[in-house]
Amino acid sequence: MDSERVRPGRRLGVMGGTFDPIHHGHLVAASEVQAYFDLDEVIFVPTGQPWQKLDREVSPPEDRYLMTVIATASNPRFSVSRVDIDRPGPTYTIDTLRDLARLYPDAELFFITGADALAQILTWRDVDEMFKLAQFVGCTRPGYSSQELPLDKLPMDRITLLEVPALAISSTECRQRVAKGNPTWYLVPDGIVQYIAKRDLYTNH
Ligand SMILES: Nc1ncnc2c1ncn2[C@@H]1O[C@H](COP(=O)(O)OP(=O)(O)OP(=O)(O)O)[C@@H](O)[C@H]1O
Ligand SMILES: O=C(O)c1ccc[n+]([C@@H]2O[C@H](COP(=O)([O-])O)[C@@H](O)[C@H]2O)c1
Repeated sequence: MDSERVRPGRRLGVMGGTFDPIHHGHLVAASEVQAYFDLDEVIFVPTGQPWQKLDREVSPPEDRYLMTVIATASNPRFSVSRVDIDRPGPTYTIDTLRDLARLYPDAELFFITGADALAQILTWRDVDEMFKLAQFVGCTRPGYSSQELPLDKLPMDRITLLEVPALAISSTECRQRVAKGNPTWYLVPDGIVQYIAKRDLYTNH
């Protein structure tokens, strides 16, 4: 489970996200990128404090971390890192990549995003340095056209756009469904439905 056991010199995917909750859209995107780039492992990295989501209530990091562990446990090529939740202050991908580059000095890093996140990437901290530390993969996502990407401003030699099976699922919709008493079965893994109920998450959204 612990990504810190991964040997160096490997091709590592990095799937960053708030994962509040993790859903099948995240898992399918990570699995597709793993296969396409023949990655040894995809490390899921739940955010500590997602600074661009401060306008909403975000579940405690430990809940989001545990849900990520539960959802990825059955895939031997998936693991979860605590680097972002253990770092105090707002979460910046530049810090995530620096930490992982320190932990795995010989690894080649592939940071995985959806098309919506990629469209905003120029607002992230230290983007020039970030693109030096990892290649980026922008996965297609229903509702977000790659034509909205600022292609002329992005370093496309460091970015691959990848078409993945279209799953119109968002964490927002999952939270809203729980709040309204609607099911989330099959949008999220079974263990996540159970974790949400056990911890009484999202009932007041
Ligand atoms: N259905 C999906 N298909 C492809 N990529 C996705 C999908 N859902 C999320 N992603 C990507 O996964 C990463 C983490 O997403 P995040 O945890 O913010 O989930 P979200 O569903 O976008 O959450 P929210 O609805 O709360 O904003 C982002 O790069 C996002 O673009
Ligand atoms: O580095 C930044 O400034 C930055 C700004 C917004 C999002 N990110 C990262 O993008 C990933 C997806 O974030 P989110 O908020 O869409 O769940 C996650 O790893 C975040 O840390 C990073």
